[in-house]
Amino acid sequence: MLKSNHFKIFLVLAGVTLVVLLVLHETLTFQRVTLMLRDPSKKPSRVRNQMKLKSAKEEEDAVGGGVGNLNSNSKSNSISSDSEGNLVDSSTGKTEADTERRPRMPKALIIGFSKCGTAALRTFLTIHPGVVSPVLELRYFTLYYDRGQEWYRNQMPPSTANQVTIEKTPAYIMTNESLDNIHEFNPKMKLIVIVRDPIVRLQSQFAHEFAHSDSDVIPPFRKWWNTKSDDKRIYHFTHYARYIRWVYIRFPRSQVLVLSEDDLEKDPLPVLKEAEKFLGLPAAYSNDMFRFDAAKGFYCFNTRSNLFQRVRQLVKVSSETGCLGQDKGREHPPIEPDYLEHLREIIRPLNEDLFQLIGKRFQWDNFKD
Ligand SMILES: Nc1ncnc2c1ncn2[C@@H]1O[C@H](COP(=O)(O)OS(=O)(=O)O)[C@@H](OP(=O)(O)O)[C@H]1O
Repeated sequence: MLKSNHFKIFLVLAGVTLVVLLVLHETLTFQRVTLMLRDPSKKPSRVRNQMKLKSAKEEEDAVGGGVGNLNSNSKSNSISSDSEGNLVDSSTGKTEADTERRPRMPKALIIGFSKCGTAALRTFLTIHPGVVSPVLELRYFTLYYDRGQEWYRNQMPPSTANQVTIEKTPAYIMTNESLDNIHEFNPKMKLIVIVRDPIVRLQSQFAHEFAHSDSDVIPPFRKWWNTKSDDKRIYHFTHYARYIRWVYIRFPRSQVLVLSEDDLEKDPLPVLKEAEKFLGLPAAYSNDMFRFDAAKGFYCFNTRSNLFQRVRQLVKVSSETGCLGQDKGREHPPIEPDYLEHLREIIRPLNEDLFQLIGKRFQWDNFKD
């Protein structure tokens, strides 16, 4: 009798506890939902991630997105994930990774040569909507390789997967070590090399070295090369083939484009079109992007071109004239005729070596046949 009373009391207590627990659970759930509605940051992570993706997309739409934007009209239910977890818009087939604007590794490098128009080439290339490029020479493969790939990536301007990031550091071509580093980093890297009439390069180098010197301490051009150096230094600046050979040892020729500054200077468009094709970009360069500036003596951006507005922040040019700065296009020193002839004689075979190696000839003013 006593035992059955205890059992009844136990059953009643168990029932009451169950009811209390059920009521508590419902109340807590209701409070959480109310909180969520008031403060989105309290949402469970899955919901929060979807919101983050939405705001990233809104941000991309706001900045114009560039090539490969997710269709802004796409319904949320047309978005699913691919095998790597990237969002895929099934109506366009584009992934979140395609459209996300973030720093990406370069697919192409301008590796040389210094004083051969590398800045003009990089700058003009950047007006293509499919190209982004850091303003600074990063010297990653020569000086900062030990900083690691994440450091390098973080120096790049944001881009979508369809855009090509191009970095230029003219010193890359000058050492075997940096070419090895590039190859280790990406054996498929596209490499652009720009050369120049070698005698004009010597003049440009001279103007560069004395750019900030008082005129009374600047030596005559001929004396400078003869006293400061022997012919070895002249070879260093004029024997392009020696360095390009090192590139060909490591990379297939299809990945290497050799251009001439003299062509770029006379008319940038054909040179840019050649680079555009080499980089696998859709055709976008056109004559109306550039204009010859008589005061500067060089081609500059046409600041009225719509695409110039996009690159204003990505290039070092005057926003009024669209021209490169004063450190580009310096006055060159005169060369005495007999010294010019001496230089021609020692450099001509070096040019032949270059033309044989690359399989094309450039027409240079100092070496007209
Ligand atoms: N459009 C345009 N505007 C200005 N400058 C132009 C242009 N096209 C080619 N160049 C020539 O580029 C030469 C500088 O070459 P780099 O940019 O390779 O020099 S550097 O190595 O980065 O210092 C620079 O050499 P200097 O004339 O000796 O200054 C220019 O002659």
